[in-house]
Amino acid sequence: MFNHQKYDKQYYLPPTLSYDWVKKETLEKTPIWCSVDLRDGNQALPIPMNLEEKLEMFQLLVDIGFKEIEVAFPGASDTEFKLLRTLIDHHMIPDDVTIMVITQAREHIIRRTFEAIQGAPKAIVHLYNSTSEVQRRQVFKKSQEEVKQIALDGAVLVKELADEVEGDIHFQYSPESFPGTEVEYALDICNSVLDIWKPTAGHKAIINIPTTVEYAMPHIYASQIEYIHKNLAYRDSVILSIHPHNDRGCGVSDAEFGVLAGAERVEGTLFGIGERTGNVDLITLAMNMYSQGYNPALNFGNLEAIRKEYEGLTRITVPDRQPYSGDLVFTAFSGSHQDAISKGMKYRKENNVKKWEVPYIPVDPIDLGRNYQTDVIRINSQSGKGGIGYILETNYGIKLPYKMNEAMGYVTKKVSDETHRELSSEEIYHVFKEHYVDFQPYFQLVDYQFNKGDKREATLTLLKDNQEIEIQGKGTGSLDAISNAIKVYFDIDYALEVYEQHSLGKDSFAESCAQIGIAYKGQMCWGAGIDNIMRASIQALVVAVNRLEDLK
Ligand SMILES: CC(=O)SCCNC(=O)CCNC(=O)[C@H](O)C(C)(C)COP(=O)(O)OP(=O)(O)OC[C@H]1O[C@@H](n2cnc3c(N)ncnc32)[C@H](O)[C@@H]1OP(=O)(O)O
Ligand SMILES: CC(C)C(=O)C(=O)O
Repeated sequence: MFNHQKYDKQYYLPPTLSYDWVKKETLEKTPIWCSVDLRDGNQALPIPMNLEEKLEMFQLLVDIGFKEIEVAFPGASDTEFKLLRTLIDHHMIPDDVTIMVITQAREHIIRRTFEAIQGAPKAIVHLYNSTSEVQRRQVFKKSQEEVKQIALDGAVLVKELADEVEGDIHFQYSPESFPGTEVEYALDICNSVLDIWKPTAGHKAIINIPTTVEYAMPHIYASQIEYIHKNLAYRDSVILSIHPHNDRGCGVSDAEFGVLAGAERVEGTLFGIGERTGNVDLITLAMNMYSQGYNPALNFGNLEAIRKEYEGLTRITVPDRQPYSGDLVFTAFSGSHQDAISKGMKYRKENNVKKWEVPYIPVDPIDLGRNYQTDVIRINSQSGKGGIGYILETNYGIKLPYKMNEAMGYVTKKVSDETHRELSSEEIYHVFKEHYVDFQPYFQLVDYQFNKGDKREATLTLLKDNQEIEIQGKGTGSLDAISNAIKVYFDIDYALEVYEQHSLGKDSFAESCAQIGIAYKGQMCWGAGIDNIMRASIQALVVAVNRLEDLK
C-alpha cells in the first residue's frame, strides 16, 4: 500500500547549527578528487569488472587526471587482490597517483588488505565501520561504546601494520552509515580514531563523512559537515572528505554544499555509477566548476570517448540526460530553444565573442568532444524554422530566405509529425530537395541559351507532357527574359519578389544555391536550384512556377 505514514525522518541534526557555508557563493578552490569507480562503482555493477577491465579503468582514471583512486576492497575477492598485485608488481601506478584500498574494521580483512598493498610506494588504507543507530540495534546488536570500539581496534591494527610495511601509508576513516548516526557520536568516533593515528600537518589523515544513504536535504548535510569541520580534532592535520550518494537525487548538491561547509576532498564516480541511485557524479561536479571559469584539474575534453569506454567496461548505459555526458544534453528539439541557439551561434561567430554565452547551452559542446552539426539541434515535430534552417546551413551550407525558411519549417514539421519520429539531417535535406529543388510535376528544364550573347533574349527548352518544347522571351536581364518566356507560354502572371543566391563552397568551382519566391494571387511560391549560378536560378524559378495552382 502506498502510505507515507510508514516513514519518518532518519537523520540527525548536529547539536549546534551554523550556516556559514550559505554565505559562500561557489566552489573556488578545486577539492581533491578521489575516484571510487573501481570500488563503490564496481560494487554496484551486476557483473563486476574483471582484472583486465579494472586495469583499463585504472588507466582511464589516470588519463583523466585523478591523483587519488580507490582501487579495491582487497578482502572482497581474489580479483580485487590480484588487481593490487598487478598494479604494484608491474609498477603501473604513476608517481603522482595515490591508490586507496578499503577495509572493514575486522582483523582478518585488515590483514588481507595489508598483504595486498605490500610493496606499494604509497597508499591510503581506508578503514570503515557502520555506526548508525539502526545498524547498531539491528545488525550488530551492540551499544554505542561497543561499535566505537570496533573502529578503535581497527585503527590500532591499521597503525601497527602500517609501521611494518615499507611504503608511505596514509589513513582514512569513515563512519559508514553516517546519515543515520548521531552527529556528535560520529564526531567522537572520528576524533578518537585520530587520537590513535596522531596525524601531523606533514602526514595528514583523512576523515571521510559519507551519505551512505542520502536521507536528508543537502543543507542538512552541509550543516553536519560544517559542525564536523569546526569540531574535528587535529584539524590542520586532517583532510576532511565527503562521499555523497544520490538516493534523493541530491548527490551533487550534497557535494557542493559539503565543500562550501569545509570539506576539502570529494569521493565519487564518473557518471555517478554506484550503489542504488549512485555516487555523486564527479564529471558533473568538475564541469560545474569549469562552466564558471574554474580549472577542475580533471580533463573531460574527450568525454564522448570516455563515456563509450566506461559503458563498455561497466556494461552500464549512461542516461541520455545525464548532465554534461548524456547523448542529448546539448540537443534542443523545441522550436524556440533552437531559434535562440541558432541566433546565439550566429551572433557568436559574427561578433567574434570570446566567452561562451550561447542561450540554452551552458558549456561549449566542442570542449567535451561533441560537435555543432549533430549534437546541438535535432529535428522533430516540436521544432521550428530556426532549427531547420540551422541544420541546412550547418550541415549543407544552405541559407534560406526568411519566409522560405518558414515554409520549409512547416513542411518538415509535417513530415516529422506524420512519421512520429525525429528526422536526421540527411532526411531534412531530402525534404528540402524533394519540395524545393526537384519539385517539377508539370514541366522540367532541359536547357537554356541566350541569343547571340545578349542576356536579355532567352530560349528555354522544357519537357512538358513527355515532349520537348522551345519557348522564347525578352526582358531587362537574363532571369527576367526567362521569366517572361514562361509567363507568355503558360499565359500566367506572377511577381518575382525574392531572388537570393549563394555559393555552396569556398572555391570558384563550387555549386551555387539559388532561391526564388514568386507572388501569385496573394500567395508566395518557393523554389530552389543547386547548380552553376545561371542554371541554379532558372531551376529555382521553374520549381516556383510549378507550384502555381492555376498551372494544374
Ligand atoms: C557503504 C559501503 O559501500 S561499505 C563497503 C561495502 N562493500 C562490500 O561489502 C563489498 C565487499 N564485501 C565482501 O566481499 C564481503 O562482505 C566481505 C568479504 C567483506 C565479508 O564477507 P563475510 O565475512 O561473508 O560477511 P558478510 O558481509 O556476508 O556479513 C557481514 C558479517 O560481518 C559482520 N560485520 C560487518 N562489519 C563488521 C565489523 N566492522 N566488525 C565485525 N563484524 C562486522 C556483520 O555483523 C556480519 O556478521 P555475522 O556473520 O555474524 O552475521
Ligand atoms: C565506506 C563508505 C565510505 C561508503 O562507501 C559509504 O558509506 O557509502
